[in-house]
Amino acid sequence: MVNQDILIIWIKYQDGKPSEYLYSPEILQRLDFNKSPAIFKPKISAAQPGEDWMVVRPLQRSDYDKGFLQLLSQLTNVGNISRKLFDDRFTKMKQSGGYYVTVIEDTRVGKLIGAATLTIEQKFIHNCSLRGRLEDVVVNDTYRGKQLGKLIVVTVSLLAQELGCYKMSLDCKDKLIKFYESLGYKMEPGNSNAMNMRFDDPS
Ligand SMILES: CC(=O)SCCNC(=O)CCNC(=O)[C@H](O)C(C)(C)COP(=O)(O)OP(=O)(O)OC[C@H]1O[C@@H](n2cnc3c(N)ncnc32)[C@H](O)[C@@H]1OP(=O)(O)O
Repeated sequence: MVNQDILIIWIKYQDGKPSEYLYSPEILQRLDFNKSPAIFKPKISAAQPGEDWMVVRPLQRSDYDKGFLQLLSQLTNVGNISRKLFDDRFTKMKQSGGYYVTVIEDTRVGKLIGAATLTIEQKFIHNCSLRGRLEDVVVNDTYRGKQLGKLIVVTVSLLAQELGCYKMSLDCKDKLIKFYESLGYKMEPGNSNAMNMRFDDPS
């Protein structure tokens, strides 16, 4: 049995129980980080994140107990989400397909330390193409500055390519433009405006 097979068995059966993933983890093992313009020093990838206590994987239903929502609260307001609400949303995302919430876990402490989401939009244009969107990127503040932001963004960007998207888009604050440019995203002349219409809180 080769190392990659052992890793796949480990991520399927952590703690002796089969774990439920939002999407199949195998696809992350075959992403080719040489396709990304991002520079990693030292070299790391989703399959080999550089530390034996770190794993890059799809979100699991059990991540409610691994600080997923607390991690997201370092990005924006999350609200008070019960286990039932989390479970229902996980089920709906899984059923509808197109949601690739991807996380980094510190397995020493059983906590999530990074996350990013790829959502895939089905189009009629461009011969019924697929378009990816990068959403909800966050790294736990005590782990920042160690390439994990780059690692999680490059992972979901390569995932979009692997799944056949013709492009991947994101919205970000001005101060993060350089960060995303270093990972291959471009401000396109005449086509880089983000506009929003805000509605009253529906709840
Ligand atoms: C599409 C979206 O979701 S946009 C929302 C992005 N998320 C947030 O703003 C949440 C709060 N911020 C974070 O979680 C983190 O700061 C992240 C995800 C932006 C970056 O995570 P990190 O693990 O610190 O990034 P990483 O160590 O890979 O840094 C990569 C490079 O970007 C630069 N960088 C990282 N964060 C920032 C920042 N806030 N402003 C400017 N540059 C930054 C680093 O200096 C580094 O540069 P280098 O490669 O030249 O050394």
